[in-house]
Amino acid sequence: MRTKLVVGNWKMNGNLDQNQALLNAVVAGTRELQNVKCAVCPPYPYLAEVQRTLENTHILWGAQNVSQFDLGAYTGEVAAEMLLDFSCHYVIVGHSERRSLFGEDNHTVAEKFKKVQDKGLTPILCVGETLAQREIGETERIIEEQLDAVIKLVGVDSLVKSVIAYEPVWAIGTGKTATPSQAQGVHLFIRNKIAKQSETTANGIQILYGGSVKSNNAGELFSMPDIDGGLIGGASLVASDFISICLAAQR
Ligand SMILES: O=C(CO)COP(=O)(O)O
Repeated sequence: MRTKLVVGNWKMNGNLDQNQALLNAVVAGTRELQNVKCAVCPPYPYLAEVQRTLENTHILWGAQNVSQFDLGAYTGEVAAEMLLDFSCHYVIVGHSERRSLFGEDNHTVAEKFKKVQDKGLTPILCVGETLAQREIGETERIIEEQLDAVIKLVGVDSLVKSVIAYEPVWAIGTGKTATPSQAQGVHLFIRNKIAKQSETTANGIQILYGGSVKSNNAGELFSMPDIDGGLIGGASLVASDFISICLAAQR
């Protein structure tokens, strides 16, 4: 049985005071959780605060992005090695906002994935199609290309030390959640695709769903056989919502 995982992607939100209140509430509200892992990914400047607050708790943390380069002359970038100083566990790579707004292509995302793994951190690889791509029946092809770029660089067996997040672009921040069966269909496609190369990896890998997950739809999504939890945007900024979503993963 795969453990469920719920990760909050705070995106570019928060400040020291708000973060502290949110983290304290989430720690208290999820204390009784069993067999569910929870994590938060704050913006870089708050990693020290998050580390200080969450060390010695049951909640893990990570970063939202990383450089594809090692330490050096790359103004504005953050290397995977630096994230080790903050005891990060996870690093999100290839979020659709990075792909569409910051020009990250499949190859760059694969390089980032590799850098994260090389430092012993766990990448959360985001994949997903746009509405236009879904409407012309390209969902599987797009996701296959996104996965293949990574598999080509690191090999299929390395995926077992990663998490995949299926985030249909049309569902992110729109309030339009994929139906549980739409999401399940794509999750199964991803798992079957990996299984063709490695059954063990396919059975072990956690595949999260992301895109307008809220407290009122999380339970149904997480009950699908190939949905192993969620990557939560907006609702991860509201303590009571994020706690409810984490609790929904337990059922
Ligand atoms: O992009 C997401 C998480 O990475 C999803 O965001 P929302 O939950 O706000 O739709």
